[in-house]
Amino acid sequence: MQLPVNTFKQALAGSDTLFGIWASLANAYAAEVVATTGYDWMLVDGEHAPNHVPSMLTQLQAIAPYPSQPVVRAVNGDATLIKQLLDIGVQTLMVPMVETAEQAAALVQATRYPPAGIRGVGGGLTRATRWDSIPNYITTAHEQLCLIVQIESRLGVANAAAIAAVEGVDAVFIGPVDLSTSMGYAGDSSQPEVQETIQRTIETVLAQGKACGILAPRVDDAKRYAQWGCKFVAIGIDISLLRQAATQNLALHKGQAAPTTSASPTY
Ligand SMILES: O=C(O)C(=O)C[C@H](O)[C@@H](O)CO
Repeated sequence: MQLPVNTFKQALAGSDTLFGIWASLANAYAAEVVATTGYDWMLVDGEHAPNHVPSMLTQLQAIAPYPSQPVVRAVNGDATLIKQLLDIGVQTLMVPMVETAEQAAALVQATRYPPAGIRGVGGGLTRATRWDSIPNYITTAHEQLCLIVQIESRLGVANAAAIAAVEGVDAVFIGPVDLSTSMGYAGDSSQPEVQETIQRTIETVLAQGKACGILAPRVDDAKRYAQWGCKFVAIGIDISLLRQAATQNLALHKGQAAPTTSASPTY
């Protein structure tokens, strides 16, 4: 068979905003339900959701029949973890907390086979090669890989141009919750200083010819970030949506107003 085409990577070059959803329930059945709803991409979260490599594998398998494209977030940039994630067939990888160009370059290295990088060869053992049924996997795999680095700290913002310029980095994803926390605002990304920083960082990334993404469950935020140039926007989090719907349903049946705290979650 042929190497699967990474349609998320392709779409980053298009003109449409790509709407995504955080898949945080860490469960293949839940991921498949979300995959049927039509989001352009789904973030299988290995950073904050209780996931490990086998659970992320089953979610990739559950999402595979649907057009929604999986983006897998690693807990960190460890090269051995990245090797395992690529071996289970991850083609779009997001790594949190990238703060320097050196870190970004090391991540690129971890995704490339020698001589371009340090990725070890799993060959016929791996889903990535469809158990050795994909010809020339070693020499072509990188063409369908999409590496997204997260910028979500003051230091990362200061180095945004250098990080985005690294060859092999396909896109930058701004983490507004961590960024605002790093700036002293405890998760409140609506603060003017944070907003100004987000806008400047988007412009910096775009100036390097790279795509930019962000998390924005609030409609107004999502629209503004798209206007500022964000190409892929996560507009919901499955856990928050589930909790919100359950809360509203209970309030409806009890004849109470739904609590406003979860009606428009920031994260
Ligand atoms: O900093 C952010 O924003 C993110 O990276 C997203 C969060 O990690 C996500 O878990 C939402 O709570």
